[in-house]
Amino acid sequence: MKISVIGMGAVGTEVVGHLLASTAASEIVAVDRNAEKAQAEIWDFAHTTSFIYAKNPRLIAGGWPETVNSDIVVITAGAQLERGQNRDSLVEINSKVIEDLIARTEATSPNAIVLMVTNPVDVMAQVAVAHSSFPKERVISLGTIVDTARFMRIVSEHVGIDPKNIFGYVLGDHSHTGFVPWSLCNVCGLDVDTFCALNGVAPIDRAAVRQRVLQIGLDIFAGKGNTNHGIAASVFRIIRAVAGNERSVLPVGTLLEGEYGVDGAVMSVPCVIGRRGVQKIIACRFTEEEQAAFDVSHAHVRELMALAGL
Ligand SMILES: NC(=O)c1ccc[n+]([C@@H]2O[C@H](COP(=O)([O-])OP(=O)(O)OC[C@H]3O[C@@H](n4cnc5c(N)ncnc54)[C@H](O)[C@@H]3O)[C@@H](O)[C@H]2O)c1
Repeated sequence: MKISVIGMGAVGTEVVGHLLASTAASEIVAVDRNAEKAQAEIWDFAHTTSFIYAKNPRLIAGGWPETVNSDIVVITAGAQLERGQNRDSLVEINSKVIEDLIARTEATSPNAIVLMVTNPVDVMAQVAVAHSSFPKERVISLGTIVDTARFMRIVSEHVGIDPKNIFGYVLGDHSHTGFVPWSLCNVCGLDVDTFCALNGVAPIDRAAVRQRVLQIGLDIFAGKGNTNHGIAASVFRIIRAVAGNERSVLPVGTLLEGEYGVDGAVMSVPCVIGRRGVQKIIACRFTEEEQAAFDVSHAHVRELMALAGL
């Protein structure tokens, strides 16, 4: 697979690191408006391939021409937060960046699957769909997948079990309005409260877990000026699902057209991911409380859409 990563900052470089250590990519192209930085990263990565298990992918630092006919284009380019800003404050500046980048992506790799990372990520994915002829199935917002990874980890620490055995999601949008549909979550097949009661584990404080999930990204940012490991692993998870045509269910942002009562907004819901991108949107039944939380998230997405002129 040919995979291009646009933006060789904290997130983009970490994505390339994951790709190198996997068998998914036969060709990796790094693009940044700072061409020297992209070249330096690619040289540096090239010097890992003698020692890690890798398929010896072609490693290229270049411009848009080098990305031609990519199977996957990961967009991480754009303005990053300054301390004290929140993701929403990037909407106007990054909308313009994404309009430009999606036009270039369409011109070079019209058959690609586009993974949108740039924040505010759900609305940026919608900008990409609105300003291109990519079918919505092939523009995937990273959405709440990283929040979900945080959720799985936080619950796993509470119950003392590998996060891969925690089932559940954060849904809605990747912001302070993301929510946990607890009725869909389980540990080893048991709902979380039953698991705790039967296994001598203190009950979970649901509100505190959600708060921690939403806050931890801000705390990471406060500590080091970016967040990159969790999100890059999330990008890699989606690439694996696409490359292997896994049909795995992942919570990612996709343009809803009637699903969940939403028409014309990108929101994160459980999606089947395979070689064609979002191959199906899974229908779930929310409780009344979960539906209300979803509606709050939807209202937030609409506010950002207005700022993006959508
Ligand atoms: N969706 C998520 O969960 C999530 C998580 C972390 C970061 N992000 C977002 O991802 C984006 C990147 O984050 P980062 O920490 O890597 O930022 P960064 O500042 O380290 O890197 C951004 C890179 O993009 C490049 N760039 C900017 N405009 C460009 C353009 N037009 N063409 C090519 N390259 C361009 C810059 O030169 C820089 O190297 C930000 O918008 C950030 O908010 C999203």
